[in-house]
Amino acid sequence: MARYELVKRSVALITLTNPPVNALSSPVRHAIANSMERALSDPKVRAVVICGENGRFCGGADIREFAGPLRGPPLIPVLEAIEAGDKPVVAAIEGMALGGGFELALFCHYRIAQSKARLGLPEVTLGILPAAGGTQRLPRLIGIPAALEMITTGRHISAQEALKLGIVDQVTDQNACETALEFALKAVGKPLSPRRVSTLTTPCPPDLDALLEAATMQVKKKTPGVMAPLACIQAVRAAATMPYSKGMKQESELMATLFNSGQARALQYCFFAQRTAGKWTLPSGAQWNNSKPREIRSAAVIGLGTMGRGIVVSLARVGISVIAVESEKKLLENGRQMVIGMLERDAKRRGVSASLNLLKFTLSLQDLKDVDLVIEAVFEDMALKKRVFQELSKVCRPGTLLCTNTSGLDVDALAGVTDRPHLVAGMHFFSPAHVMKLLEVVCGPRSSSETIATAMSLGKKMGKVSVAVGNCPGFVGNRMLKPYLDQATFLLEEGATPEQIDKALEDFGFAMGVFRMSDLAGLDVGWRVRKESGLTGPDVDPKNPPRKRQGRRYCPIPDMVCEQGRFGQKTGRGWYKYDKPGDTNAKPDPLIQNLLETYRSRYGIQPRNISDQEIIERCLFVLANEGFRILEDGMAARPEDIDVIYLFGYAFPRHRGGPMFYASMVGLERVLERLEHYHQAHPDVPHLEPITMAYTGAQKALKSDKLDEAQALAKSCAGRPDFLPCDGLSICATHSHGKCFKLHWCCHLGWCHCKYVYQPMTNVAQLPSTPVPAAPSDCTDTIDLSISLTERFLRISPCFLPPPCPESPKYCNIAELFIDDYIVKRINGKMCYVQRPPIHTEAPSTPPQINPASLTPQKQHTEDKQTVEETVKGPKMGHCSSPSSSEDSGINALGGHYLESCEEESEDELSTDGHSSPGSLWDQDECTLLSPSKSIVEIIENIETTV
Ligand SMILES: C[C@H](O)[C@H](C)C(=O)SCCNC(=O)CCNC(=O)[C@H](O)C(C)(C)COP(=O)([O-])OP(=O)([O-])OC[C@H]1O[C@@H](n2cnc3c(N)ncnc32)[C@H](O)[C@@H]1OP(=O)([O-])[O-]
Repeated sequence: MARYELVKRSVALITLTNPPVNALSSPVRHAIANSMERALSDPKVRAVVICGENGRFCGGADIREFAGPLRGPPLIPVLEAIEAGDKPVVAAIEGMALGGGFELALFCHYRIAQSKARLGLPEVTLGILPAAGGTQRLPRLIGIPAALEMITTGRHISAQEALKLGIVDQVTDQNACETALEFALKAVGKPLSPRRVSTLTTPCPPDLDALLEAATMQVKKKTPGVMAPLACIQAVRAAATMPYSKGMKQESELMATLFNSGQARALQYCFFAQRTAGKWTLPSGAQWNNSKPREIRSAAVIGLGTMGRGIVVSLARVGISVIAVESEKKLLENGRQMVIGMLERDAKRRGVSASLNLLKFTLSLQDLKDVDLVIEAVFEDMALKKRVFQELSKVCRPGTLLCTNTSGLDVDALAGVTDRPHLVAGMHFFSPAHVMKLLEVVCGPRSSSETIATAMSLGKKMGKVSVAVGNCPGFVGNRMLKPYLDQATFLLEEGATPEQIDKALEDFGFAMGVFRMSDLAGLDVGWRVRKESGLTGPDVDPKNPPRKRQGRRYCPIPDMVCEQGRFGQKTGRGWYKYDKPGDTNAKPDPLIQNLLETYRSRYGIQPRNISDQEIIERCLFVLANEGFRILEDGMAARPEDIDVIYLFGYAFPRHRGGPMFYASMVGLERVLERLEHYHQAHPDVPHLEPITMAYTGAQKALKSDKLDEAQALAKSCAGRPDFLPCDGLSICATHSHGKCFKLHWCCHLGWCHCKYVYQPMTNVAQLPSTPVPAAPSDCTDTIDLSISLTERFLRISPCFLPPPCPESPKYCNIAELFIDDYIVKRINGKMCYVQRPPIHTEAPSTPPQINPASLTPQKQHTEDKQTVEETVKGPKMGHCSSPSSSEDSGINALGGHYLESCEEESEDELSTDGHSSPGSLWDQDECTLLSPSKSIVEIIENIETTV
C-alpha cells in the first residue's frame, strides 16, 4: 500500500500504491506510519519525499471505509508524525491531491506540484468537512477568505492557482517526484519550524465576523438546508479564533455531527451511485466491461431547435466534427448563428478557442453518408422521425450508428424502419443539452452491445452522466414525472394552491417547485402532447366525464390554464403572474385562485386543508413507486440509476439522495402504508397503488399478517413516554439522520419515535420501564419482521451505502433484521430486538421480477455482508438517535443540488423536456426500549440459548 525506497543515497521515497486513486485506506495509513518511522530513524535518510503511484498523488480518505468501524491507525496521528519529524518531508503532487490527500500534503514541510495537478478539499460535497486538520491548516497557510471559499465549495484548484495562493512551493512541468527529490536535498539543514503549518498564526482579517456572516448567507442561499457548508464555516472560525489544538478539537466535533447525518449518507451515496450508473448492463449479459465502444470522430445532428443546437455544441467542444442539418434555409441560418454564438461564449468561459472549424451546416441529408453517428433531434412526431430514419438508412454508410433524441417515443419502432436495427439507440439529452449533465441512453430490444457501449462512451466524452435505460414510454425520467405532475394537479383540485405545493417541495429541497418549474419550461409543450394523445381538445368525446380519461382520474386544470394563453414565464402568465414576459419573479395570481375556486364549485369539490406532509408524500412517494415499477419492468437495472437520473435531470435535492434513496430513508414500510392509504382515498389513480400489490398472494398475506400483528402491538404502546406516534413530516427529518434503528423498526410498525430524537438523551437506566400491555391470547410473543417490499428493495440495491458504524457492540445490523435474523421479543416486560441463533439459513424468497442481468452486484452484496458480520460482534441492538442541531432544519431546505449537476453555464432556459440488505449498520445511543443494557443482553442471550 506504500513502497519505501532509499534514493540518491539519502532520500526516503514513500510511494502510495493503492489504485485507482491512492485513497488513504487503513493499510495505506499503516504503511505511511511505518515508512515515516523507518525514515526518521534511519541515519542515512536526510529527507523524505511522498508521492503517489500512477501519476496520482492521493484522492483522500477511502470513502468506502466510512461505512464501517475505524480500522487501522487514525489518520491525524499518522500525519502529525510527518510534521513533527526532524527531517524535511516534501509532497510530490501529480494528478490530484484531494481531501485527506491534500491534508497529507499540508502536513509535509514542502509541496511541489506538477503543472496539471488539481488540489482541493471536496469533503463538503460528501456532507462532511476536511477533518484531518484541513479546516485549521489551510486558513493558517492562505488566510481566511481564500480558505473559506475552497472549503465551503469543495472547488478543485489548479497547480498554478495553488502556487499563487501560497499552498505549493513550486510548480513543475516535469515529473513532480524527480523535482521533489532535488528540492528535498536542498532543504536539508534549513530550519523546519517555520514550515510547520500548525505553528503559524492565522492571518485574521479585521472584519472577521462580517466575513463569516457573509459566507454564511452565501452558502444558505446557494445550498439551503445543507449542513456541511455551515459546519465548515464554524470550523474555519475556530482556525481564526482558537489555538491550533483547540481548533482541531472543534473540527473533530463538527465532523462527528456531520459524519453520522443522513445528509452525509445521501451525498456519499450520490458519489457512488453516479459511478455505478456508468457500469451498465443489458439483459443479453453484455455490459460495460465486456463491450467495446466504437470511436466517434464525426457526427451529424438533425434539427437545430433548442435540443439540436445544444447537442451540436456538446459534440463540437470535445473535438468531434459535426454536420448540422435543417430543413429550411432560414432555420439553418438561424441555427448556425446561435450555435456559433454558444460555442464562442463557451470557449471564452473556458479560456480556449472555439472549435468552429469542426462545424458544417447543410440542408441535405445526402451530406451525412460518411459520418460515424447521427443524432436525430427533430420535432417529437413519430411519423416525421420514421421518415428521417428511413432516409438515413438509405443515405448513411452501413456502419453508421443512428440515434434519436426522442424524450419518450418507441426507439424500437424507429429501429424497425431502418436496415440496421442493431445500430439504433436512443440518446435522450435534457434541455439545454450543452448544460444539463444527464443523458439517458435508451437500449431497444435490438440495440447491439457495441451500439450501447458507443453511446455511453460518447456521453462520457461529452462530460455527461450517462445512464442506460430500457425502451418504454417516457423511458425512466419522464415516465416517473407523469405521476408526480398528476399528483400536483390533483392536489390543486382538492384545495391546495400552486404556491403552497411549490413551497412544500422547495422546503423539501427542490430548487423550484413543480409549478414554478412548469412556468419556466413552458406550459404549451405538455398541452400539445395532451392534445396529440387525445386527452384534451376536440378529439375528446363530449360524453366523456371531464375529470376522467380511460377510467382514470384526469385533471383538466392545466388545459384550462393554457386555453387562457397562459404558457408560463415566456408569456408573463402561467401558474403565476410575472411583471412582463420573460421575467422570472413569480407572483401569486388571484386569477388562478379564481379559476381554482370556480373549478371546484363547478364540480362540487369541497376544498380541504392540505398539509405539507400530504403534498410531500403524494408527490414523492408516487415518484418512488413508479421507480419500483420501472425496476420490476427491467427498464432500469438498479435504483441507483433512477436516483442518478433524478439528481442530474430533474434537480432532485442531492442531500436527499434521489427518490429511491429517499424512500429507503423514510422506511419502505412507511412509504407502502402511505401509498395504500392514499390509494384507498383515490382508487381511480392507479399510480398510487403500491407496487407490492402486484406481489404474489402468498407473500402479500404473509406481509400483512405480520404487519397487522406488529401494528397492533405498537399501537398498544402508544401511551408510553418513550414510544410516541409519528408526528407527520418530522419522520422524514428524523429518518434522514439515517441512524435510528428504533425509528426504522417503528416504521415497520407504522409508528415512530421521532420526537424522541429532539429530546436530550436519557440514560437507559433512567428511562421509565412501563410494562408492555399484555398481548392478546392468540398472539405469540415473537414478531417476525420479514417484509417483502423492504427485502426486495434491499436485494436490488446492494450498492446503497451502509451508514457509518463506529466500533461498538451496541451497533445493530439492520440487514439481518430484514433477513429474519432478528426477532422482537418481550423480555422482562420490555420489547427488545434479539438476534436469532444461527440455526437455519433458508433460501431468500423469490427475487424480484427484474432482468437477471441487472443483478450484477450480487457478489458485492455478499462481500458487504461478510464485512458487516465480521465487524459486528456480540448481540446487536437498536438505538435512539441523539439530537442533531440542524438536521431537522434540512426538511425546511430550499434549493437543489449543488455538485456536478450544477454548472456555471445557464444561459438557456432549464429543462423543457418535456438481496438482501447492503449490510446497514445503524448507530445508537442509549435507549431502553430497544437497547437493553449489558445485563439485559446477557439475559437475552440466556433466554435465546435456553429456549
Ligand atoms: C480525512 C479527510 O478530510 C476526508 C474525510 C476525506 O478525505 S473524504 C474524501 C475526499 N476525497 C474526495 O472526495 C475525492 C473523491 N474522488 C473523486 O473526486 C474522483 O474519484 C477523482 C479522485 C477526482 C478521480 O476521478 P476519476 O474520474 O478519474 O475516477 P472516478 O471514476 O471518479 O474514480 C475511480 C474509482 O475510484 C473510486 N474512488 C475515487 N475516490 C475515492 C475515495 N476517496 N475513496 C474511495 N474510492 C474512491 C471511485 O468510486 C471509482 O471506483 P469504481 O467505480 O471504479 O469502483
